[in-house]
Amino acid sequence: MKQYEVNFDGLVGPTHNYAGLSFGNVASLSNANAVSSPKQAAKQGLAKMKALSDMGMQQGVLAPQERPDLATLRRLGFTGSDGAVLEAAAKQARQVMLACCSASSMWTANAATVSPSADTADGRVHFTPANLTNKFHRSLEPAVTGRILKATFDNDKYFAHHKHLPDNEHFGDEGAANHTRLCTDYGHAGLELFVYGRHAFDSSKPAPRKYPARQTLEASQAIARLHGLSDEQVVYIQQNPDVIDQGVFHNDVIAVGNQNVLFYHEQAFAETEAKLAEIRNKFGDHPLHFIEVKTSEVSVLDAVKTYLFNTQIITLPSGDMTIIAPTECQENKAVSSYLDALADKGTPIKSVNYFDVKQSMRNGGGPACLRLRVALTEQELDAVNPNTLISDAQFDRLNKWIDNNYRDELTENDLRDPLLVTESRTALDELTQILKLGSVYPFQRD
Ligand SMILES: N=C(N)NCCC[C@H](NC(=O)CCC(=O)O)C(=O)O
Repeated sequence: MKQYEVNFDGLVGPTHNYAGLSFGNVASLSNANAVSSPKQAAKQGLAKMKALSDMGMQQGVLAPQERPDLATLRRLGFTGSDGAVLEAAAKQARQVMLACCSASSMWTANAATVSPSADTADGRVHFTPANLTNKFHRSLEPAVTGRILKATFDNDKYFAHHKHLPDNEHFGDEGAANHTRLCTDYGHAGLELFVYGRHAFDSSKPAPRKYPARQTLEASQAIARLHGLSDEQVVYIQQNPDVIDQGVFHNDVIAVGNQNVLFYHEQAFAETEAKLAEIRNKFGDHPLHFIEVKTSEVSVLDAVKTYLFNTQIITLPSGDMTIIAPTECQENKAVSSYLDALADKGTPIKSVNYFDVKQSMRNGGGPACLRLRVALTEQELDAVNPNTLISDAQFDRLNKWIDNNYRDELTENDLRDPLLVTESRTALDELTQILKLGSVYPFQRD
């Protein structure tokens, strides 16, 4: 039977903006209040989806969330018409208002953790939306994310959907950004690596001092239990607290895996040698490639600036692997020299493809942040909502939809404009029809 790893990329929403909301994420803070281009952002993301589909990959799309989040603003005590709520929030509580406007659902690596059917006790694909508790603006995402995932993977026989973990920092969960899976073939049982930043219930253990560790060990363990993973198929690895303090707010900013390749920076993990030995041991007697990048080759600072590790490593239909990298990697001397040499190092990675996703990069989201990986068998792929898969026709529809509905520019002032609310509701309502998702948004259900 055929098996695939399908990338489900987040479509950038019509109110994409830069608000400096993510303490610990250097790009987010340094671009606070820059003018954004929602249209360009959505087109950059869609172009990447189309390019992967043209490479012969199965490619999916996940709908964005509605922002401003008026339901949350009302829950926080702002009343009156939509315009009055936005006006009052902008005047009285600017930071709260900005948090309720974040378009951060575009980074679907943080949408959920996914375990393929080959790994789980009941033989279904398991999904747990991430609670994203560390950042208020992101903690607004999981309920609607859960609905979008259910509408995309809508078949109980093949797909199991869990509720997000309790909304508390003890169970802070950032989804697939802190999870990667090694395997021989996508359809064979794999080894799931959960990378956490701190122990929530044991303060004697190391933790970062400057920036927050968003993912806890206890959250990762809960996900493994929910998904029915056996201990032999799981490795828990602590992220090096020092790199979190240098701006590595998710593990996917410093490491990425695909099939039998783990590509990581020398400083990525705590107890690296012991953990690599555990991986080798649990992976079994199959070829396994650890590609370690030394600090002398690329510094942590350059890795954070260029997102060398927030690249997608994908296996092409030919069986060769290629790296999908942001153009920022090409523009940095150390990183581009490293990538130029990588294809000749005798690993499964044979080429590099660069993509311009600058609108996303300015908020600290690279190519890998923009996608949620879902390994599926052919039968499972047939059970996915077909309208969420990128075909030439669906690409054209989405491209036109962006042209018709997105603004070229957005500033902070625009976010309080009630016209923008009407515009984006019209757009999202149309999108749910294009993707046949049903009523996933609060404004469609109240
Ligand atoms: N590494 C992965 N997988 N995802 C990147 C997420 C970036 C996101 N940025 C933001 O939420 C910034 C929003 C703003 O500042 O406007 C975050 O920090 O959670």
